[in-house]
Amino acid sequence: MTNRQDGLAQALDTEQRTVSWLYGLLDDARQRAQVTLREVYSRGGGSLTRQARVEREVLAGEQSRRLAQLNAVERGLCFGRVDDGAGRSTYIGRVGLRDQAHESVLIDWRAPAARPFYVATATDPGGLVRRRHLHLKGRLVVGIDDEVFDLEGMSEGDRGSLVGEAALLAALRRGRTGRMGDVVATIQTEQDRVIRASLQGALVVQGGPGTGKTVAALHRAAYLLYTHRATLERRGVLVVGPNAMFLRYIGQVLPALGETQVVMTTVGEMFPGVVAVAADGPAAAVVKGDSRMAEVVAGAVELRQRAPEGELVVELDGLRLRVPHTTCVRLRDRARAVRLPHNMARKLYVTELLKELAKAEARALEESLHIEDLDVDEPELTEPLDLESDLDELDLELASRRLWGEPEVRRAVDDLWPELTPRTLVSELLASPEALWSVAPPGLAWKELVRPVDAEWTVGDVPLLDEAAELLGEDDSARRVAARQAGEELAERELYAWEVLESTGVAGAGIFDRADVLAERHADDGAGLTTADRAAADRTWAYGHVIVDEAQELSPMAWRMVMRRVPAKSLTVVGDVAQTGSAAGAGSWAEVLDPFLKDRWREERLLVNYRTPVEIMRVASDVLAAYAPGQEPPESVREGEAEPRAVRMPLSGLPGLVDAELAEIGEGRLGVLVPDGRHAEVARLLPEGDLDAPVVVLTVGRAKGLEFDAVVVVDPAGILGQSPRGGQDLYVAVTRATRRLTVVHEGDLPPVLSRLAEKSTT
Ligand SMILES: Nc1ncnc2c1ncn2[C@@H]1O[C@H](COP(=O)(O)OP(=O)(O)OP(=O)(O)O)[C@@H](O)[C@H]1O
Repeated sequence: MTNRQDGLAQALDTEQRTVSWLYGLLDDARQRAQVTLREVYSRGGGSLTRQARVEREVLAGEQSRRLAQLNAVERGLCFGRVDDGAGRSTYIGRVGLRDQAHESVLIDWRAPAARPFYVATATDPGGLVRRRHLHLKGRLVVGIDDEVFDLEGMSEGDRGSLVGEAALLAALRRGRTGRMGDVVATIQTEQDRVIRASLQGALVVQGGPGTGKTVAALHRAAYLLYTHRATLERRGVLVVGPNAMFLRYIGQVLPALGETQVVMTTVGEMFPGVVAVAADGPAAAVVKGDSRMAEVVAGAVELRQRAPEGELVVELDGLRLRVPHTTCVRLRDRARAVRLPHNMARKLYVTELLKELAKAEARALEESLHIEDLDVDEPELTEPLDLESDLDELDLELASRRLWGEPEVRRAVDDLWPELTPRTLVSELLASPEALWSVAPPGLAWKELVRPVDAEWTVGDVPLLDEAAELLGEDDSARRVAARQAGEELAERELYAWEVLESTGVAGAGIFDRADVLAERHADDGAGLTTADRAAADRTWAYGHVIVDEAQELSPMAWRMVMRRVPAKSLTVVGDVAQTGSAAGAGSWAEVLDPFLKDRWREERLLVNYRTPVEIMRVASDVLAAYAPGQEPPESVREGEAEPRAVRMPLSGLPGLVDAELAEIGEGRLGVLVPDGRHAEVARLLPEGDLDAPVVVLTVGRAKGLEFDAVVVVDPAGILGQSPRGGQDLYVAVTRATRRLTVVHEGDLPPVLSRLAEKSTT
């Protein structure tokens, strides 16, 4: 055996002993949590006092969370070790563990003590002499790799045990599974800066394709929940992604990090009750996403607060109730002036109008009873009647109530100031050229918006629905009364909760050290519902932090909606303005964020591409230079196994080509990326597949944020021509591959891909 092999064998042996011991501690911790949980649940149910029940719930909640977390960290429990100059070693893992003497023996990757593992560099080692990555298969240590910062600072024995190849490259070389995995073991320094940035304020993470923006943002969510548990458990964290497929692609990262309490959604699902997936054409998308649409929606609401052309006339039981035009206008203006949402202001309007109708009724009655019409001789009946001025407040109220029961009156009121839902308002607005014409500000191409009243909801409609909901409001007076009562109960529960925290000694131990958090969890109405459940169902929920991925795709109107969800403006905005595909998306971050945040946002840039090999990135850079000349492509860390190529052939040849590519990548995944208009045609030629299948056919929009071992881009000219941002779409398409890229074309290859022409096969 050579010295080097000797050193490796010894190092593996040493690390195996440590790792086995750590797994032993993990098993012990699990067992303790299980025993406690069983014990807690076996305590008598109905016979317990209220305090004992709350206490039981506290402990059960703590233990089941702990158990879920301990179960989530089985794979790759410990992945790193750092040695300092004083001979101390610290092990880093997915979770923190203590030994029997309560000494911390495994540091949670999110804890401040783990930071040196991620930030040490050769030029700035921060006191470390070595960083070691451990590769585990199950519970076995199968590999080690070392980065030495100070060879002189290491002992003779340690020097002999230096081993390994770069951990990052090993991680990157693994075949894709169709799902994103976590990267706790190999987070890079520039990503670590993003992950551990302060919770306050808005952070923009700008970076080219494959720079780890998504993965860093998800690790940031886990880090923030660990570091600010009390605030974020209570208010929740929201992740907004571009589409459902993307959410499925990233869906396993946070659970693998032990976090399950994050709400994930798309713009199309942010209005409860609507799931919009359809997209508008580019022209309609631009208009719908324009921030001036806020004025259009506001105008549409005002249009529904009418005064009649002349006087208001309601026929009731043979009487004509007349309210003068000027009175109608005055009532409408007064109701508008209170600046309440439409449906709430309606109450005021209805009250006032009913009083006017009651007076009108008195006048009509008086006219109908006019003495001249009566054939009587009684002198007191010849006195002129003045029913209207005889009405006092009580009479008016009683008369109003009676009139409100009359269908004719209700119809008249509904015509002038109807109760509206966001869906009715928006669908009727978009179906009415007259309404659009009258409320659109000059220069807005409103004609692009016109469509049938029963058209399917598009993603671009959702911010309009949200805007409408803000302006219409719900009549929530009943809910507010209930909330006031609930508030009183909550105060009572908080008192209990404090007593419980004190008596159980849990106070100060983390998540349950806030009586209000605890009390809220045990509110009778929300029992069993987590913050995430409640937040996801509530349009007006204010999140503690919001992460927006592929954020360049959001329109100004979509940003208005997102900003409403996070009043504290604690945001992570992740994206690449060079990849904007939506016609209504962002050209620059300042353009979309300044209106909400002025200059109160900061930007971190990620510059290294961990996905796309150098050879493919050269092709992508040509596309970028042509269509987004101001943008720098990121630098690739990997080399590809094959030169990217172009193949001229009819589409009927695709199945053969796909089979050949699949044979090249073995266990990996292949993505066939097509122009929007050719999806059905290509999908028919190939086996149907979802993310986990070996082959999936996707439009470029759907492939955003995803990656595959091999990518076949079909009809690049079609992709370029499909929208004003077709160039960006092609850039996205060619940067999805981790290993192999083939471009299939029937006609001429677009000049921007001329680099491939030399290798073109016909
Ligand atoms: N530190 C890392 N260690 C291991 N793998 C990494 C690391 N950083 C990124 N990767 C991998 O690189 C790939 C690209 O990452 P990610 O999808 O987060 O990039 P992105 O910047 O969001 O790309 P895009 O803009 O194309 O959506 C993923 O497979 C991710 O797991």
